[in-house]
Amino acid sequence: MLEINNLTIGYATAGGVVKAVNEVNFSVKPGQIVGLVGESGCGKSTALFSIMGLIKSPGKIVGGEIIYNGQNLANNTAEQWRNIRGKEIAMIFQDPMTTLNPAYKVGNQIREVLQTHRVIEPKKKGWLQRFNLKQQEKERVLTLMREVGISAPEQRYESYPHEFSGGMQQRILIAMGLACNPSLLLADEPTTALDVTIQAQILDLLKRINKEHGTSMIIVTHDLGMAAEFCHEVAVMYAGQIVERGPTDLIIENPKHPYTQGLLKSIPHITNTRQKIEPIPGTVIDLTKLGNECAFMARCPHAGAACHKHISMTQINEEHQVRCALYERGSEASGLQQAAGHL
Ligand SMILES: Nc1ncnc2c1ncn2[C@@H]1O[C@H](COP(=O)(O)OP(=O)(O)OP(=O)(O)O)[C@@H](O)[C@H]1O
Ligand code: NI
Repeated sequence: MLEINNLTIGYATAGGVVKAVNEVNFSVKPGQIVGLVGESGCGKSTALFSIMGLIKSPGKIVGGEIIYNGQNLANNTAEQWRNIRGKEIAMIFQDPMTTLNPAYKVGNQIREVLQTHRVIEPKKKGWLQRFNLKQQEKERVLTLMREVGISAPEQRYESYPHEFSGGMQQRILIAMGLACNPSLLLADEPTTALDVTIQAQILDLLKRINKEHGTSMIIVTHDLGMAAEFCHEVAVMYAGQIVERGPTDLIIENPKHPYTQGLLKSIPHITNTRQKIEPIPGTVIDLTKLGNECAFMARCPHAGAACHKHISMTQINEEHQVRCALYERGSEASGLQQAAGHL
């Protein structure tokens, strides 16, 4: 349903154009949950926002395609975006309070999404029809509120955002996201601002929506452990590039890229509780200094001569791909691979 081909997004800065997203390829099949995972500044949000047409200046799509149901969204006009955004593709943001308007009742905020996209069409234009329309919309909002687990929705309809807890506010956002029955739901760190038990409840809710409605999802997170539990497929991003992607169980059980291996070692609870937590040394490379070579080199325990050139994606098997010199065939890296032994 969604295919991202060679997508490149640049930000014009004083130091030149920064490629926040650099020749990214991935796809989402109907009903699939895909995770975009990586440390802060890797370009996850930029990649996600482009699928909603929300890249703002100084950012710009400089290459590639976003194919949604056969149509390239990268060339969309503002009007074409308005028809898709919220209706076909919806998004849940990290911090509910930046999305919700504190001055409006939450019921009306959800109803507004229905009105924007005329989900319920008025048949004739009289006061009675308008009254009926309002009633129908309210019914739909109450159904949505029930669906996302808000009890006593008739009363909560009249409440203001600050009267809700963080977890409940996130549920309201999910209800707004679902209002038009989108086929693709995007979520940027949807649980980062919540405490652990609430996090699990929100993820359960999203999982249930995925199962019951077949809604495809892309979830952005820095937490590989969360992605492992939640996503069917994972794409690991580093410095604007996807460095590894594949079905979640393959990525978790047999990670190939030293960066993915590093991320896994920093979350021992999903593999082995007795293992020591080892954070990846160093920080993400300054994107203005990014050259042609492997961006992870400076932090990589296996870095060698073969890493000083452009590295392309290597197919480990049909579903599993990695961008690392250790696995490139026909290069001097095969010696490196032997040296790395255990990989
Ligand atoms: N408005 C901007 N102007 C210039 N550069 C930007 C801007 N927004 C993002 N960038 C650049 O794009 C890079 C990727 O940013 P992005 O927000 O997509 O990363 P992220 O992986 O979502 O990180 P985080 O986990 O912190 O949200 C940043 O490191 C920064 O260099
Ligand atoms: Ni982000």
